[in-house]
Amino acid sequence: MTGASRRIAVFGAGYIGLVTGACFAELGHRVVVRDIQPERIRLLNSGEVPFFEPGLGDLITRNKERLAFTLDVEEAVRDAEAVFVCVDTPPTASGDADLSRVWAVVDALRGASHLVAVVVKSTVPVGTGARVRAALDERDLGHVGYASNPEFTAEGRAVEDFLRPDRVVIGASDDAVARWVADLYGRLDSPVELMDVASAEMVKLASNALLATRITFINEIATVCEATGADIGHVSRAVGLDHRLGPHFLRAGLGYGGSCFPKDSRALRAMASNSGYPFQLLNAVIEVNELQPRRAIQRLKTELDGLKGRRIALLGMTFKPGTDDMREAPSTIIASRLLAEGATVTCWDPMAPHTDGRQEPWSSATRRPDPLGAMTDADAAILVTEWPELTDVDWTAAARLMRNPLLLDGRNLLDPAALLSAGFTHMGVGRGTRRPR
Ligand SMILES: NC(=O)c1ccc[n+]([C@@H]2O[C@H](COP(=O)([O-])OP(=O)(O)OC[C@H]3O[C@@H](n4cnc5c(N)ncnc54)[C@H](O)[C@@H]3O)[C@@H](O)[C@H]2O)c1
Ligand SMILES: O=c1ccn([C@@H]2O[C@H](COP(=O)(O)OP(=O)(O)O[C@H]3O[C@H](CO)[C@@H](O)[C@H](O)[C@H]3O)[C@@H](O)[C@H]2O)c(=O)[nH]1
Repeated sequence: MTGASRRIAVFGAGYIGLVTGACFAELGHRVVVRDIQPERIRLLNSGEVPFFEPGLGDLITRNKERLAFTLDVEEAVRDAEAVFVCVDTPPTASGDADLSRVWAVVDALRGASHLVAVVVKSTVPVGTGARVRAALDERDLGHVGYASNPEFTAEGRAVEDFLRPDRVVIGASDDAVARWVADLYGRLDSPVELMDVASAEMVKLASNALLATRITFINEIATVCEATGADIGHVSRAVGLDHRLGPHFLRAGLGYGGSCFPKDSRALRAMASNSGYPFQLLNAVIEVNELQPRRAIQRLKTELDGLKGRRIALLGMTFKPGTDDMREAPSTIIASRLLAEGATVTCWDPMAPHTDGRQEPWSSATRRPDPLGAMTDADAAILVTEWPELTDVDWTAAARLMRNPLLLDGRNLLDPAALLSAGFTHMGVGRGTRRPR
């Protein structure tokens, strides 16, 4: 591979589009990123990143000579050799992926006959590439290549994941197009898997579904641990030491959230159902995950003998640490359920965006600037997101500030023995309830 410098247009300046644009610029390509949100492009042109992603701001600044941002399709595509489609593909009411934004990009490419390739990075159902290919042909872009190049980066470590991927997956029916796209990554020392378009689309959905299944499996084991007296900490660590299983994605918790696992597992289930196949295992994964935060609330309800009138502190709101992303965060289900039970909710998070009062359920919760503030006068605290800041909390002081020092550690972040000696009753996921002497 030559790793030659190319000219690329990226459609979508969200988590994936911006990381893709900035990382391609870092690899020596010239990139124009186009979005439809004027405020987003204004921020980027004034040197600001519209969301938090570690290292992304520095990368954009370092590569500003090779990186431009625009609202204008013509400006983005004029000199480009390839268009990368990185727009959002949210779920519809039926759970299928909404591809309207992908189609909007395809429509915008009318007349762009100079392109070498249109490359879809957005997560899409299997068969989308074939439909886009047909649409390009209908628009007299039959000679423009098509490739699927799914993205596997995780939020909070997306830049690192992009520049050091486990693998780059490229699906194309034309070998020359596949090699051309692979060459964009030529400066990376990573395996490149070339395949047909449908298989590349499936790799993405299968990877996320398998990761979600592992999390759900360990959450189910955690529930059995709670019922039988085993400790999930010992169990998942020792299970993960089996080299055939490995240690990753075996952390029991309050269920998986985020912009991908919930959406993509439902999209894969819908895709299977649409073809007449009920994907029963995935169905169970989705159901168990939806129950997981509700189970935690039920445990708390039993422990407190009801939640009505109780004050509950939520520690962490984002779907995981290291991001400001609230999409499908388990905290939103937990807060809604607590409010529905008649509890008062206080919360803390170092990074979750401040809402304008319209966004349920946080509009009814009181946000505090630090964990101790959120726990003051609370009847219980739930550790929802494993922010490292929570390991530095003075838990003895927290126990004194709370009306009832009870912690449900929903991510098994803290040492139960330390909590007990601070005066807390401790509940963990996959661990029984332990009370101070
Ligand atoms: N977020 C992740 O970690 C991640 C990881 C892998 C794959 N993906 C997939 O990548 C895709 C994008 O996800 P995201 O999290 O970046 O979404 P996002 O919502 O953060 O960003 C999407 C961006 O596309 C823009 N957009 C919509 N229509 C457009 C158009 N016609 N032209 C230009 N821009 C347009 C939106 O304004 C928005 O800024 C999705 O399919 C997602 O499933 C996401
Ligand atoms: O052992 C674990 C690991 C993760 N989670 C939860 O799973 C969710 C997703 O976490 P993570 O995978 O770290 O974050 P994402 O940024 O959503 O990344 C996933 O989704 C992306 C979008 O498709 C993929 O590209 C990534 O490969 C895939 O890891 C979060 O709620 C985590 O708390 C657990 O409960 N236990």
